[in-house]
Amino acid sequence: MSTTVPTPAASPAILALADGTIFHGISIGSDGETLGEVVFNTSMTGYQEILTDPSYTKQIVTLTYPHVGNYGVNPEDAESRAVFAEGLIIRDLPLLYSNFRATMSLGEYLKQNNVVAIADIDTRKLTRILREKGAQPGCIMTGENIDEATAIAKAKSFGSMAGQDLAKVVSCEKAFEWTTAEWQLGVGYTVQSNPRFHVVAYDYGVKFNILRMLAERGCKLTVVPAQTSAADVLALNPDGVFLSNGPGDPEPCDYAITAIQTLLAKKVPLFGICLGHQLLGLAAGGKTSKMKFGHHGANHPVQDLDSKHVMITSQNHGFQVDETSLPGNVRITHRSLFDGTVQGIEMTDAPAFSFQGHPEASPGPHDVAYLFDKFIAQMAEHQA
Ligand SMILES: NC(=O)CC[C@H](N)C(=O)O
Repeated sequence: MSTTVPTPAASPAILALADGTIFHGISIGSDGETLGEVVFNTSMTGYQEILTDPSYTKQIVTLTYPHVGNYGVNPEDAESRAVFAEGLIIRDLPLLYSNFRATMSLGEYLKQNNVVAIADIDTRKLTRILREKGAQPGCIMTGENIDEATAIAKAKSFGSMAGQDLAKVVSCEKAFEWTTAEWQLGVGYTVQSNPRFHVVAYDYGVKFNILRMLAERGCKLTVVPAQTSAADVLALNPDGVFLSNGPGDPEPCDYAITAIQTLLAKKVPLFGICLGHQLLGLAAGGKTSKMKFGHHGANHPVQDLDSKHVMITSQNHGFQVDETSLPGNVRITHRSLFDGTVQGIEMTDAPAFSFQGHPEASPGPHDVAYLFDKFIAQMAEHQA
């Protein structure tokens, strides 16, 4: 399908950073203003998965790839129930979109989901500022009410992501079952009807593709709210527990850290991704810290320190597990080849491991999918 997108007269928009920088562009989403920490993502595709990744709560994303929207959006590629990114900043929104799965343009999707977004700005300059000074708060303002001084003042008022417990804010309200497996060309999403394992997945802001990849590998999932106690999880008699990705700072999530400590002591097989990885590190007695501008993209090289394989990975994090803080029963299994930071850990005295990047991709390469198989193997061993 190829569709010409109607082009109403572009309304002006600005992006103001807390350091006082102003960018002038056009509004491509809904009218109004938005506020958040501005981060850059280097993925060349996957804007819909990025917008719907709950880990972007309170963050405005700028994509370094210049043409965004070429293949439109579709109802199948959402990674959660809603758009969570606080705003979108791009160089160029194409006039046409073309893809056999597309049902609407990116611009229409942004408007439908009340996302304030700006295009026609120099995203390369913006990214250089974020690289040099670090991720910083920004404010997008559109339409009649644009006022540069107010936008800068609002950006400055945002504060920091450090100290913000957002996992419990975005988590589901009630537990639910999940059986949807992976997508197949010509078929769509498949269903896991013959599960071998029961996994309880903590929803700190989980991306659907994690649940789909676990279902594909023989799991029936019970997704539970972030603040569910370890006792309630154990009462469900799981073969393994999954710790999801999610927004904000891991350190204030004391409810999660306490629950994970109990699950570690009970030797329940545990697998954590991103925020889940950071929470496992904290539960083990380590520390986490905020990075300068984090890792956000689908092209980050990471090494598996056991096999020595180098994988191209999907990433989206602004905090990290501090290597020197880790106690002796935590082994480092993966490392970023961009900056040497910890990308994976494993407990030596419990069946628990975690990865900082995104083995589920969506968007990005599937080089790290073998970690889902490792979790399955751990649960099979535990069952035996
Ligand atoms: N994708 C995630 O789970 C991100 C984890 C955490 N919010 C961070 O920014 O580091």
